[in-house]
Amino acid sequence: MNRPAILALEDGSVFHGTAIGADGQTSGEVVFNTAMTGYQEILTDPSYTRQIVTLTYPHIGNTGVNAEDVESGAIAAAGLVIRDLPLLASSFRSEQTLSDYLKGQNVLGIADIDTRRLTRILRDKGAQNGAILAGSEAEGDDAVERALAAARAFPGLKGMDLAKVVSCQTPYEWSEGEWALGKGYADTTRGERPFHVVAYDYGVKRNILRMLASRGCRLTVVPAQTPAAEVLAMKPDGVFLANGPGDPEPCDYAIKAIQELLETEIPVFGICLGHQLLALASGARTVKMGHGHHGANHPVQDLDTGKVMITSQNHGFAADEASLPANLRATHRSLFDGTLQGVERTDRPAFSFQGHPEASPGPRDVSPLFDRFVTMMKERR
Ligand SMILES: NC(=O)CC[C@H](N)C(=O)O
Repeated sequence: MNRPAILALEDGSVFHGTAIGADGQTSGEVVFNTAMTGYQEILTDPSYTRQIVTLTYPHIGNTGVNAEDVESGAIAAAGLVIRDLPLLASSFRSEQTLSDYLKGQNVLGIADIDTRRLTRILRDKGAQNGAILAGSEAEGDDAVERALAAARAFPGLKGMDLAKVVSCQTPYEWSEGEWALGKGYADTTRGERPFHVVAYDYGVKRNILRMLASRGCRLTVVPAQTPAAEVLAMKPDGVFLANGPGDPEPCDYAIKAIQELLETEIPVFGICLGHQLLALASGARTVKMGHGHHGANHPVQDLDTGKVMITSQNHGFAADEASLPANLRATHRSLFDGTLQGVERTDRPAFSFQGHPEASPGPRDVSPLFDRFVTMMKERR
C-alpha cells in the first residue's frame, strides 16, 4: 500500500507524493541536481549534509543500489525528492532497491511529485529551506501545516559549520586506488607510492582519495580541526583540502591552518569547500549563491587556454571573484553564470577548483588537475 508524503518549502509551496524511504520527518535546504546518472554517489556525497536533494532526471532507482558506488560510508543527504521510482530495479550489480536502501538508513524520500514545478521554484527563488513528512507523519488535517512549520524552522545553511561535524574523528591512511596495478607515472618507480599527501577531511568524497592514490600518493586523512603544526610534523609532500558541506566562512580553524600552511612552500590543492577555504585564507570573500550548482553537465572555461570542460558540480556558496587579493588569480569560470571556478596563488604552489575533478558522478574532463598537483610535488623535490 502507498504511504503518503508531503514536501513543503519555506515559500509556502506544498507537494503531495508517495513515501519511498523511511517514515518520519526531515528538514534541510532543498536543492536540485541535474545529473542523469549517479544517484548513489550523490546521496552519499558528504557535501549534501543537511540538504534535501531533488533529482531532475525523472526515473531514479532503475539500477538499484550496490555497496561499491558510494562516496562515503552512509547516505549524507537529508532527504531525496524524485519524480518516479520504477517498479523494477534491474542491474547485474544491484544488491538492493533504492527504497530499501533509504529505509535501511532511516532516510526519507518522496516520489510522484512534479519535480519540474519544484525545480522552477528553486531556480527562480533560489534554494529553499524545506521539510518532508512521510508515512503516518504525513496524515491528518494538520499535516500540511506541520510540514510548513518544519520547513520554516530550518535555520538555513548560511553560517552553518558542518565540516567539523562530518569530518573523521581520528587520522587514517588511504591506499585504495589503481597505482598498485601499475598505472600512473612512467618516470617514477613502482611499488611504494612516492608522494605523501595529508588530506584535510571536511567531508571528503572517496573518489578524490582514489584519484590521488592512483597517481602515486600515500594519503594520511586528518580531521578538519587538525592544527597546521601537526600536519607539518608529518612532513607531507603536499596538502589536500577536501570538499565538504555547509558554509565555508565559519570554519575559522581551517582558515587559520591553511594560512599557516601557506607560509611554507608545500604544494596545496583544494576542491570545492577546500577551494572556498583557500580563497578565504588568502583574503578573498565567499558568498551564498541563489540555487547554486548541482549537476554533471556544467561548462567551465579554463581562462588560460580558453578550453571548455564539462564538469561535475555541487556547491551553494562561491568565492567572489571581485574580492580576490593581488596574489590570487582567477583560473576558471562557469559558463552558466560567470561565477568563479578556480584560483591559483601567484606567490605559492597553491591552487583550487570549485567543481569536482573527481566526478563520481560526472565527466572527467577536469581530472588533469590531479596531475598538476602531483607535478607540483615532483618539481619541489
Ligand atoms: N561540494 C562542496 O564541497 C560544497 C562546498 C560548500 N558546502 C558549498 O555548498 O558551496
